[in-house]
Amino acid sequence: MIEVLVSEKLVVRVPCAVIEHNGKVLAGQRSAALSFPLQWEFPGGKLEKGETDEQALFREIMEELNVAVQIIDKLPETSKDQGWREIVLVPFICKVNTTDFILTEHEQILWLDPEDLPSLDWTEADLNVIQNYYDYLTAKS
Ligand SMILES: Nc1nc2c([nH]c(=O)n2[C@H]2C[C@H](O)[C@@H](COP(=O)(O)OP(=O)(O)OP(=O)(O)O)O2)c(=O)[nH]1
Repeated sequence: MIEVLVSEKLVVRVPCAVIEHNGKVLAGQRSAALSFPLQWEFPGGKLEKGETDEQALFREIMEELNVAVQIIDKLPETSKDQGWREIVLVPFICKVNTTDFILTEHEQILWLDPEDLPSLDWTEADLNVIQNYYDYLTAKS
């Protein structure tokens, strides 16, 4: 019998927004009804067919928060192997013109000082995003 290794994995690209406003950063709590229930994330979502990262980000934030984001910068992509699939988070530093959000998916949002981000229960993939955000802030200062 010859053993054959078949390697196939779904790669899911997820643009997300690190939204800064007045020195604070926005964290969103995932709905109890979704995967990673009640964990914290940066708003965003999976790329749809034919979209660029930026188009998907804009669409997702409009759907989830009902605001238009403006991209300021990009953080390194971060992958998380979930066994049957790999999540690739594509984080963008963003700003918004208004904070009058209409939440359509999140349980709640919080504005945090950057140093307080680790106090929340983030999805595992986001821990690298937060570290990369700190590196970004350090490089900027
Ligand atoms: N938007 C966003 N998604 C994240 C983050 N961290 C993280 O693991 N994810 C995961 C959760 C989801 O599995 C996927 C984003 O897909 P989605 O926002 O369309 O959510 P979903 O619950 O419908 O996705 P799924 O897990 O059911 O496939 O990426 C993050 O910071 N922001």
